Formats: sequence, structure tokens, C-alpha cells
Amino acid sequence: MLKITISRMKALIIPTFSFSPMSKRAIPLASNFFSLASKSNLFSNLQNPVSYFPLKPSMISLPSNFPIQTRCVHSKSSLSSSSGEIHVIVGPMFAGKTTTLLHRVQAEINDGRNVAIIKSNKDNRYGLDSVVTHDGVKLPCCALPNLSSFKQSFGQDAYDQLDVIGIDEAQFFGDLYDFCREVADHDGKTVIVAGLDGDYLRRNFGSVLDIIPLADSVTKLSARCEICGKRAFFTLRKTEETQTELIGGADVYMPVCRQHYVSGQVAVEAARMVLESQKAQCGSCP
Ligand SMILES: Nc1ncnc2c1ncn2[C@@H]1O[C@H](COP(=O)(O)OP(=O)(O)O)[C@@H](O)[C@H]1O
Ligand SMILES: Cc1cn([C@H]2C[C@H](O)[C@@H](COP(=O)(O)O)O2)c(=O)[nH]c1=O
Repeated sequence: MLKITISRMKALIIPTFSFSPMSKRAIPLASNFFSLASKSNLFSNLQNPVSYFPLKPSMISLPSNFPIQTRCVHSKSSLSSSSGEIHVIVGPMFAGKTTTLLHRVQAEINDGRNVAIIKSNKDNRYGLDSVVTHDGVKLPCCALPNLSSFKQSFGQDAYDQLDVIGIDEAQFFGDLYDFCREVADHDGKTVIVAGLDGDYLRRNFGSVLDIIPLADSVTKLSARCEICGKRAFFTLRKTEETQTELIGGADVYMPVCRQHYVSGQVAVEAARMVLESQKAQCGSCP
């Protein structure tokens, strides 16, 4: 198991990962479903994802034996209609945050609840109409510059009908705290938030950690260290760029354990210094 769960909800279910030493990759046991959904490319032709919301079970084809984890968030029927919830999923890159978010959203849809997914429009790696995992699994989403524009883009009537809102790449939303508080406390909806808790320097990333005091549950996932295969809690940036926000995947980042984060940072820093001194020398070249 590659997860640490700090949760008030004992019933919270997160994917169980198995480790394949060949690939050094964590593989969710439910990956069959996701690869099936991915292969059938259910949402690849979406032009306007908003028109597909709320997401419906009919939009997703599931193998009949797929183990839907309907208890991963409280069922609305067990709560008063005005009781919202906030669930937070954090971890380094490649830890399965998006996979877990889609899994929970899927369970909610199968429970008959109206769901929408939002992601930041800063992350355009796979286009703006879908949330996509590193394995290529996808669901349609609204890509927005900020969360405060969601109600307007989505439409008030459609918003009122929503039970659950999933947010991916939450680290890019500066207005995360106010949005989650309003949606859960005031509008009585469930919010499932997935994002990086730390940046490549292991500092707070955006407002993700700010919403912990608002949350019903917090799940910290881990990946596999790309160097030794141990549990990875950190994201190492392999390039010399130093700005906090830098969109990228395995070309720029790798998940690492503590030991390899420390040694990796030393190596990257050394490379950065060599590069800078070379640039300086070149600058003084005739
Ligand atoms: N080093 C790694 N450790 C774990 N999973 C990895 C690694 N490299 C690639 N993966 C793949 O990434 C998938 C998780 O992708 P995703 O849910 O998009 O993660 P996240 O949203 O946390 O970045 C895993 O199921 C696995 O197939
Ligand atoms: C560590 C780190 C990451 N980012 C970016 C890189 C990716 O575009 C996303 C994270 O995506 P994932 O779904 O969690 O794999 O965030 C960044 O901008 N700055 C960083 O320090």
C-alpha cells in the first residue's frame, strides 16, 4: 500500500497500489477499468465539455465486475441535504491524485449524483476539455483561470443541480479556500480536491494546504521513487528553471524518496551552477 491516510472517515477508500519492480511504477489495482475507459476514448471527441455536464453514468462504460468504491465519500442520502463536505487528496506528481479523484467521481456518478470536474486552464498538457491521468485515463472537465468564474461559466441553474464538484490541479487556484468554503458550507455540495501539497522545493504550493482546516478528510498519496522504487513523497525538478509554476510531466519532473530528493537537489543545483557560469563566460566572450 502506498498511501498515508489522515482521515476522519474510516470508510474512506483509496486505490490500492501494487508495485511492479520492472517498471518502478505504482499500478492501481483498478487500472483495468481505467485502461478500458481510456482505450474506448469515450470523451476524446468532446468539443464543449460544459454541455456534457453533469456527468452521467451513461457517459462511462464500466466492466460489470469493476469494483466501484461507493463508500469513498459519504453518500448524500446519509446526510442532511444542506450538509456539504470537503475531501482533499494530495501528494507528489505521479502519486495517483487524478486517478483517485476520477475514481471517487465515478463512484458518485454511479450513486446517481450530479458531478462536474474543474481543472486549471494553466495545465494545458492534454488539452483543456479533459482531466487526464498519467496513464491516459480521462473525463471531461471545465478548464478555468479561477474558481470564482465557475458558477458563471457553468450557469446558475446547472450549478444548483450539482451535488459534487471535483477540482484537479488545485495548486493553481488562488481562490481555492473561498470557493471550497462557499460550496460546502453555503451551497451544501461535496467538493473533492486533488493537488500538489508541495512544489519542487517542497514548499507550500498555492492554497492547497490552506484548505486542510476546512476539510472532512485529507489523503496523502505517494508515488514510487524513480531511482530506488521506495515510496516517493516529493517531486524533483530535473531542469534548471526556478519559477514555481512550470507545466510539465516526466520530461521535467520525477517522484523521489527523501534520500533521492536530497541527492537529486544537490545534483540539479550543481548542474544549474555550471550552466550559469558557462552562460556568464559566454556573455564575456568576444
Ligand atoms: N514513479 C511513479 N510512481 C507511481 N506511478 C507512476 C510513476 N510513474 C508513472 N506513474 C503512473 O502514474 C499513474 C498516476 O497518474 P495520476 O493519477 O495522473 O497521478 P498524479 O495526478 O498524482 O500526478 C500511476 O497509476 C502510474 O501508472
Ligand atoms: C512540482 C511542481 C509541479 N508543477 C506542475 C507540473 C504539472 O503541470 C502540475 C502537476 O501535475 P500532476 O497532475 O500532479 O502530475 O504542476 C509546477 O508548476 N511546479 C512544481 O514545483
